[in-house]
Amino acid sequence: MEPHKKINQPTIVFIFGGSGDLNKRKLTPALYNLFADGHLPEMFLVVGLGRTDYSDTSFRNYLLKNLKTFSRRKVDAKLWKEFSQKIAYLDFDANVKNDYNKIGKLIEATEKKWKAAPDVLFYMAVSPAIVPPIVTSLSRLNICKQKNCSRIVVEKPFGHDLESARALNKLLLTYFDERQIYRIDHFLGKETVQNILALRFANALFEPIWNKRYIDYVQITAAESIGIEDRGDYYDKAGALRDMVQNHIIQLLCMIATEPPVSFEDNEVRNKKMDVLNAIRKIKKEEVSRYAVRGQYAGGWMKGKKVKSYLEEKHVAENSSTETFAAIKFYIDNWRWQNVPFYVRTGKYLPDKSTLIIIKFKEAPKFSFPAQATDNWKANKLIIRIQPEMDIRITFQAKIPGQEMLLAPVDMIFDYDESFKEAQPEAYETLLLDAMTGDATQFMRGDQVEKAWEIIMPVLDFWAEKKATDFPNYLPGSWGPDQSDALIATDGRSWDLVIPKNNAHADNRSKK
Ligand SMILES: NC(=O)C1=CN([C@@H]2O[C@H](COP(=O)(O)OP(=O)(O)OC[C@H]3O[C@@H](n4cnc5c(N)ncnc54)[C@H](OP(=O)(O)O)[C@@H]3O)[C@@H](O)[C@H]2O)C=CC1
Ligand SMILES: O=C1O[C@H](COP(=O)(O)O)[C@@H](O)[C@H](O)[C@H]1O
Repeated sequence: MEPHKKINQPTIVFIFGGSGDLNKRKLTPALYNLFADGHLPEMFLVVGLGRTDYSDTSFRNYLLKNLKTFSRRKVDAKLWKEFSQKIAYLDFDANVKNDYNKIGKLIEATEKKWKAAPDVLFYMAVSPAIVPPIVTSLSRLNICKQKNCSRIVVEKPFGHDLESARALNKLLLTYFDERQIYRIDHFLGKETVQNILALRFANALFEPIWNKRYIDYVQITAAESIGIEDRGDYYDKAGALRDMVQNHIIQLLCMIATEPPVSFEDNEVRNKKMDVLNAIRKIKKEEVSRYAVRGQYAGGWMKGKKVKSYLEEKHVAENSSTETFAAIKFYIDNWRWQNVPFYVRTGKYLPDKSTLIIIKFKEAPKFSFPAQATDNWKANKLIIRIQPEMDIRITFQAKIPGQEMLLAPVDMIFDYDESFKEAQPEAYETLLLDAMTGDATQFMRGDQVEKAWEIIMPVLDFWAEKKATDFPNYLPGSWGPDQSDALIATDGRSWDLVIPKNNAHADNRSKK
């Protein structure tokens, strides 16, 4: 059967940074799986670009080796042989003007061979610093704004701060129209994230209680059990706030907080998210310590393995003040969310890889049961587990079977694997297909990216000026620095326990 989304138009994808980590781990596996599922057109070419010395053949071999590790489906030799014929490599240095002519020539030759003008997708899988020179030089090829057939995908982080993001937007808009620009945030391609829209807007059940009258708080956790690995060069200039909060976490917050869109037309969805971003309360620089906490990991033990401190990692500056943990309390000043705190946190070397959103409801107005009914009275929670576990659960009180009215918290669970047999595409598959078919709904518009920077700039500025004096301040395998608990404890609350892998209830159940 033909897949629902099938590209028919001949297409060339240029991956700048073809020799890099993102391509080998995410982009090529995504394209291979799209090919295997029949989404790609017969006339399709993917071209990796970089300075590393590869021939087409050695590049294909390098990708195949990695594909075996990173593809969600087992690599099929026959399928790979067919797909690999659609892969090429261009020796390319972004700083060498003549190298851009190779791109023009390749497009011309391919057009001749296919006897059809291809759509062209430029994918910027390179560090933000070399995106501007590439874009400027590409514009000379006369295939950007002048032709509707070209699109550009720009990876995160989009710029380094508000100023550079504005400059990058301005530059991109000089050579491309907004509808040709795809600012990617791979969290928006995750099944569980896209499902938040279905949960909220395909069901009448939740909407009446999805507001300040019934919701006590929202918590978003994006915990990682790995350190920065070999990414010190990038990470030390970024830190957790730029790496995870400015983009992924703020996008998750928008999904939870947005008003219902009238349609799923790209600008309608993005306008609604923009309304949320506009309503996020500005954190003043002098208030940063009340709203934000930073941490950096010390050396120690992680799951029985000795690990280095952040400061001992490769390419990290001496006495670096870069944060590997960040927690922030946001408020959204609108009718729906007035005074409902959104607590968010992210960090490296936390106990588990776990991204989840907890919506805690207010307690029932009156506890009518006898006092001995439970010592574990808990308000309802809606828990959306994004990854690696993928489920949605509602916790509520139930009567323990027996002659007495005794209560215990239980879960009602929707588990993806139990409910659906369909294979789950990786986020990059979904987003690459969207970009190739011209659907920008799950990509960020220029104003959204700038607004997200505006929201975190006071925190970034304050942290840059006021060097951390207590770093390192958390141990690998812990939930970050003590100040993170204090941030939420001042409101009389605590971080909810993350549900362990065996799906058992994280709270202590009490049965009298
Ligand atoms: N890796 C990941 O999982 C993720 C990455 N990203 C983003 O993707 C982007 C790329 O990241 P990643 O792949 O990890 O980075 P890498 O450092 O692994 O790759 C960088 C790439 O840029 C190329 N490059 C660098 N300088 C030049 C130049 N002067 N001319 C031509 N090519 C050049 C390198 O090729 P060569 O050395 O051969 O020239 C290499 O292919 C970043 O913006 C990152 O934030 C986003 C989400 C996840
Ligand atoms: O963008 C990034 O995301 C990853 C986490 O993504 P996930 O899909 O594996 O949860 C993070 O490790 C990385 O530092 C960051 O750049």
